[in-house]
Amino acid sequence: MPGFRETAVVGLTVAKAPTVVTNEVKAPGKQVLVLGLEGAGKTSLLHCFATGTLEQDVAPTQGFNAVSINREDLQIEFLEIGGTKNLQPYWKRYMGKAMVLVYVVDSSDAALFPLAKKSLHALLETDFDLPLVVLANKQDKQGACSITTLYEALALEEVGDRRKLFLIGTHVRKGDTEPNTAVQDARDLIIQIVQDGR
Ligand SMILES: Nc1nc2c(ncn2[C@@H]2O[C@H](COP(=O)(O)OP(=O)(O)OP(=O)(O)O)[C@@H](O)[C@H]2O)c(=O)[nH]1
Ligand SMILES: [Mg+2]
Repeated sequence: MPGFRETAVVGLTVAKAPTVVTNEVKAPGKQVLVLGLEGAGKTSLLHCFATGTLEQDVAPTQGFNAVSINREDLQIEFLEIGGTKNLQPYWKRYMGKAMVLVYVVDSSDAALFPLAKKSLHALLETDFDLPLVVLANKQDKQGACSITTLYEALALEEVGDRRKLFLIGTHVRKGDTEPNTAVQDARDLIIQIVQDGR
Protein backbone atom coordinates (compact mmCIF):
# COMPACT_ATOMS: atom_id res chain seq x y z
CA MET A 1 0.00 0.00 0.00
CA PRO A 2 1.57 3.31 -0.97
CA GLY A 3 2.00 5.89 1.78
CA PHE A 4 0.65 9.38 2.10
CA ARG A 5 0.91 11.16 -1.22
CA GLU A 6 -0.20 14.53 -0.03
CA THR A 7 -0.89 15.90 3.39
CA ALA A 8 -1.82 19.30 4.61
CA VAL A 9 -2.71 20.72 7.97
CA VAL A 10 -4.95 23.66 7.42
CA GLY A 11 -6.06 26.17 10.01
CA LEU A 12 -9.64 27.03 9.19
CA THR A 13 -10.04 29.28 12.19
CA VAL A 14 -8.49 31.90 9.89
CA ALA A 15 -11.57 32.51 7.78
CA LYS A 16 -10.26 33.59 4.39
CA ALA A 17 -6.69 32.50 3.98
CA PRO A 18 -6.04 29.15 5.60
CA THR A 19 -2.37 28.38 5.98
CA VAL A 20 -0.66 25.15 5.14
CA VAL A 21 1.35 24.62 8.28
CA THR A 22 3.21 21.39 7.84
CA ASN A 23 3.59 18.36 5.64
CA GLU A 24 3.26 15.95 8.53
CA VAL A 25 0.16 14.25 9.76
CA LYS A 26 -0.20 15.15 13.42
CA ALA A 27 -1.43 12.88 16.18
CA PRO A 28 -4.62 11.28 14.97
CA GLY A 29 -7.71 13.28 15.88
CA LYS A 30 -11.22 12.60 14.69
CA GLN A 31 -11.20 10.86 11.36
CA VAL A 32 -13.57 11.36 8.44
CA LEU A 33 -13.24 8.66 5.82
CA VAL A 34 -13.73 9.86 2.23
CA LEU A 35 -14.47 7.11 -0.28
CA GLY A 36 -16.07 6.67 -3.68
CA LEU A 37 -15.25 5.27 -7.11
CA GLU A 38 -12.26 6.61 -9.01
CA GLY A 39 -12.72 10.02 -10.54
CA ALA A 40 -15.81 10.87 -8.46
CA GLY A 41 -14.11 14.04 -7.18
CA LYS A 42 -12.84 13.13 -3.69
CA THR A 43 -9.49 14.90 -3.96
CA SER A 44 -11.05 17.93 -5.62
CA LEU A 45 -13.62 18.24 -2.84
CA LEU A 46 -11.03 17.84 -0.09
CA HIS A 47 -8.95 20.57 -1.65
CA CYS A 48 -12.01 22.78 -1.73
CA PHE A 49 -12.85 21.88 1.90
CA ALA A 50 -9.41 23.17 2.87
CA THR A 51 -9.03 26.25 0.72
CA GLY A 52 -12.53 27.14 -0.55
CA THR A 53 -11.56 26.87 -4.22
CA LEU A 54 -9.68 24.56 -6.59
CA GLU A 55 -6.78 26.26 -8.33
CA GLN A 56 -4.85 23.30 -9.65
CA ASP A 57 -5.30 20.08 -11.61
CA VAL A 58 -5.66 17.01 -9.45
CA ALA A 59 -4.09 13.65 -10.16
CA PRO A 60 -5.69 10.27 -9.35
CA THR A 61 -4.92 9.28 -5.76
CA GLN A 62 -2.45 6.40 -5.74
CA GLY A 63 -2.86 5.60 -2.06
CA PHE A 64 -4.06 7.94 0.65
CA ASN A 65 -4.74 11.64 0.63
CA ALA A 66 -5.05 13.18 4.08
CA VAL A 67 -6.16 16.71 4.87
CA SER A 68 -6.38 17.96 8.45
CA ILE A 69 -8.66 20.78 9.39
CA ASN A 70 -8.29 22.55 12.72
CA ARG A 71 -11.29 24.24 14.27
CA GLU A 72 -10.91 25.74 17.72
CA ASP A 73 -9.86 22.78 19.85
CA LEU A 74 -10.93 20.18 17.33
CA GLN A 75 -8.63 18.54 14.79
CA ILE A 76 -10.35 16.55 12.08
CA GLU A 77 -8.49 14.41 9.61
CA PHE A 78 -10.18 13.81 6.28
CA LEU A 79 -8.71 10.61 4.88
CA GLU A 80 -9.30 9.77 1.24
CA ILE A 81 -8.36 6.39 -0.10
CA GLY A 82 -8.11 6.25 -3.89
CA GLY A 83 -11.03 4.73 -5.75
CA THR A 84 -9.23 2.49 -8.24
CA LYS A 85 -10.01 -1.21 -8.13
CA ASN A 86 -6.67 -2.13 -6.58
CA LEU A 87 -7.31 0.24 -3.65
CA GLN A 88 -10.94 -0.62 -2.94
CA PRO A 89 -10.04 -3.71 -0.86
CA TYR A 90 -8.39 -1.32 1.65
CA TRP A 91 -11.53 0.75 2.16
CA LYS A 92 -13.11 -1.49 4.79
CA ARG A 93 -9.99 -1.52 6.93
CA TYR A 94 -10.42 2.16 7.72
CA MET A 95 -14.09 2.03 8.65
CA GLY A 96 -13.33 1.21 12.28
CA LYS A 97 -11.59 4.56 12.97
CA ALA A 98 -14.09 6.72 11.13
CA MET A 99 -16.50 9.10 12.83
CA VAL A 100 -18.27 9.82 9.54
CA LEU A 101 -18.22 8.21 6.11
CA VAL A 102 -18.28 10.68 3.22
CA TYR A 103 -19.16 8.85 0.01
CA VAL A 104 -18.61 10.79 -3.22
CA VAL A 105 -20.49 9.93 -6.39
CA ASP A 106 -20.14 11.34 -9.91
CA SER A 107 -23.79 12.32 -10.50
CA SER A 108 -23.24 12.56 -14.24
CA ASP A 109 -22.18 8.93 -14.72
CA ALA A 110 -25.34 6.89 -14.25
CA ALA A 111 -23.71 3.78 -15.70
CA LEU A 112 -21.60 3.58 -12.55
CA PHE A 113 -24.44 3.99 -10.05
CA PRO A 114 -24.98 0.22 -9.62
CA LEU A 115 -21.29 -0.26 -8.80
CA ALA A 116 -21.27 2.77 -6.51
CA LYS A 117 -24.32 1.37 -4.73
CA LYS A 118 -22.79 -2.08 -4.34
CA SER A 119 -19.55 -0.72 -2.89
CA LEU A 120 -21.40 1.60 -0.53
CA HIS A 121 -23.75 -1.07 0.78
CA ALA A 122 -20.86 -3.47 1.33
CA LEU A 123 -19.09 -0.83 3.42
CA LEU A 124 -22.15 0.03 5.47
CA GLU A 125 -22.77 -3.60 6.37
CA THR A 126 -19.73 -3.33 8.62
CA ASP A 127 -21.19 -0.50 10.71
CA PHE A 128 -24.90 0.03 11.29
CA ASP A 129 -24.83 3.47 12.85
CA LEU A 130 -21.86 5.24 11.27
CA PRO A 131 -23.12 8.64 10.02
CA LEU A 132 -23.13 8.85 6.24
CA VAL A 133 -22.79 11.92 4.03
CA VAL A 134 -23.25 11.21 0.34
CA LEU A 135 -21.97 13.95 -1.94
CA ALA A 136 -23.72 13.96 -5.31
CA ASN A 137 -20.79 15.61 -7.04
CA LYS A 138 -20.37 17.06 -10.57
CA GLN A 139 -23.78 18.72 -10.44
CA ASP A 140 -22.44 21.22 -12.97
CA LYS A 141 -22.13 18.60 -15.69
CA GLN A 142 -24.73 18.11 -18.34
CA GLY A 143 -26.81 15.05 -17.55
CA ALA A 144 -26.04 15.12 -13.84
CA CYS A 145 -28.88 13.41 -12.02
CA SER A 146 -30.94 15.01 -9.29
CA ILE A 147 -30.50 14.25 -5.61
CA THR A 148 -33.77 12.29 -5.61
CA THR A 149 -32.65 10.11 -8.51
CA LEU A 150 -29.37 9.38 -6.79
CA TYR A 151 -31.14 8.59 -3.51
CA GLU A 152 -33.12 5.93 -5.36
CA ALA A 153 -30.22 4.66 -7.48
CA LEU A 154 -28.09 4.10 -4.39
CA ALA A 155 -31.08 2.64 -2.50
CA LEU A 156 -30.30 4.88 0.44
CA GLU A 157 -33.61 4.00 2.07
CA GLU A 158 -32.07 0.56 2.69
CA VAL A 159 -28.93 1.67 4.49
CA GLY A 160 -30.46 1.66 7.91
CA ASP A 161 -32.53 4.04 9.93
CA ARG A 162 -30.09 3.89 12.84
CA ARG A 163 -27.57 6.17 11.16
CA LYS A 164 -27.57 9.89 10.39
CA LEU A 165 -27.81 10.23 6.63
CA PHE A 166 -27.32 13.30 4.43
CA LEU A 167 -27.28 13.65 0.66
CA ILE A 168 -25.90 16.89 -0.74
CA GLY A 169 -25.34 18.11 -4.30
CA THR A 170 -21.88 19.58 -4.94
CA HIS A 171 -19.60 20.58 -7.74
CA VAL A 172 -15.99 21.70 -7.85
CA ARG A 173 -14.47 23.34 -10.86
CA LYS A 174 -10.89 24.39 -11.27
CA GLY A 175 -10.52 28.12 -11.54
CA ASP A 176 -13.79 29.16 -9.90
CA THR A 177 -12.67 32.24 -8.04
CA GLU A 178 -15.53 32.50 -5.58
CA PRO A 179 -15.50 30.14 -2.60
CA ASN A 180 -17.94 27.36 -3.32
CA THR A 181 -20.77 27.67 -0.80
CA ALA A 182 -22.35 24.24 -1.37
CA VAL A 183 -19.00 22.60 -0.74
CA GLN A 184 -18.33 24.73 2.32
CA ASP A 185 -21.79 23.94 3.67
CA ALA A 186 -21.06 20.24 3.18
CA ARG A 187 -17.74 20.62 5.00
CA ASP A 188 -19.37 22.49 7.88
CA LEU A 189 -22.08 19.84 8.16
CA ILE A 190 -19.45 17.09 8.33
CA ILE A 191 -17.57 18.98 11.04
CA GLN A 192 -20.81 19.43 12.95
CA ILE A 193 -21.56 15.69 12.77
CA VAL A 194 -18.08 14.94 14.12
CA GLN A 195 -18.62 17.44 16.95
CA ASP A 196 -22.02 15.95 17.80
CA GLY A 197 -20.75 12.36 17.74
CA ARG A 198 -22.99 9.46 16.78
N1 LIG B 1 -17.02 19.15 -14.03
C1 LIG B 1 -16.59 18.68 -12.87
N2 LIG B 1 -15.43 18.01 -12.81
C2 LIG B 1 -15.03 17.54 -11.60
C3 LIG B 1 -15.78 17.76 -10.42
N3 LIG B 1 -15.13 17.18 -9.39
C4 LIG B 1 -14.01 16.63 -9.89
N4 LIG B 1 -13.95 16.84 -11.22
C5 LIG B 1 -12.91 16.37 -12.14
O1 LIG B 1 -12.96 14.94 -12.11
C6 LIG B 1 -11.64 14.40 -12.23
C7 LIG B 1 -11.36 13.46 -11.06
O2 LIG B 1 -11.35 14.22 -9.86
P1 LIG B 1 -10.59 13.71 -8.55
O3 LIG B 1 -10.83 14.72 -7.50
O4 LIG B 1 -9.19 13.34 -8.86
O5 LIG B 1 -11.40 12.36 -8.25
P2 LIG B 1 -11.08 11.27 -7.11
O6 LIG B 1 -12.40 10.79 -6.62
O7 LIG B 1 -10.17 11.83 -6.11
O8 LIG B 1 -10.39 10.11 -7.95
P3 LIG B 1 -9.37 8.96 -7.42
O9 LIG B 1 -8.35 9.61 -6.56
O10 LIG B 1 -8.78 8.38 -8.68
O11 LIG B 1 -10.18 7.94 -6.68
C8 LIG B 1 -10.70 15.59 -12.29
O12 LIG B 1 -10.43 15.85 -13.64
C9 LIG B 1 -11.50 16.73 -11.69
O13 LIG B 1 -11.14 17.98 -12.21
C10 LIG B 1 -17.02 18.49 -10.52
O14 LIG B 1 -17.76 18.72 -9.56
N5 LIG B 1 -17.35 18.92 -11.77
MG1 LIG C 1 -8.32 11.26 -5.40
